[in-house]
Amino acid sequence: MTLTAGVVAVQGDVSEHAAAIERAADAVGEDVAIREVREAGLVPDCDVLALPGGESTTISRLLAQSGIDEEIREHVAAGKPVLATCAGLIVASTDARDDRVDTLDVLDVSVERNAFGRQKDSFEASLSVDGLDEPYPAVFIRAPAIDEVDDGVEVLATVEGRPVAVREGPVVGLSFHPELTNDDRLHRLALFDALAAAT
Ligand SMILES: NC(=O)CC[C@H](N)C(=O)O
Repeated sequence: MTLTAGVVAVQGDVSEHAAAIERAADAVGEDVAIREVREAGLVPDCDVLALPGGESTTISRLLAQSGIDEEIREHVAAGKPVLATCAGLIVASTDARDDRVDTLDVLDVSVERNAFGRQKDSFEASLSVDGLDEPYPAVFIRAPAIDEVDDGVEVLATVEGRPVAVREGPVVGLSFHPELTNDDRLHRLALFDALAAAT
């Protein structure tokens, strides 16, 4: 079957996610059609969504204005996967502790924006991630930390004791940027989730 992957493209590092999905699709041998989602009407055709990093205040405003926000909620309610990274994680959460972010409430965590301190605004960590055999090279850029995690949320990885990768049902939230390395294992997992949800 051909999967349709949507990259939410209102703002942020969209082309990097699209390229990572392409690499992951090649690696797992699946046909994947990639759609950049800038307006309402496309999400219902998508089997899997990437919600990229960027600026969470801007992304959330544009999603609300366009009506894409409601479509993402329906996508999750239908059990279809979302890979939400960095600002995407902030937008997906239930509480960003910032009135300027209108959260999607599809991932039951609260987050702290820019949580890892000025001197560490950007850093790379070799991360043990549940579900991956080898450590993952994780790139953090003004990254959020995850503070409170609801019972239904599984913590997949931590830095300094703070969760940086979580899963709740079909939604995976990452504080870091898997699209900025050549390691496409996390995008592959999203495609496997999409295949499982579609069959
Ligand atoms: N690289 C990123 O996506 C950073 C997220 C940004 N600090 C925000 O709060 O929106």
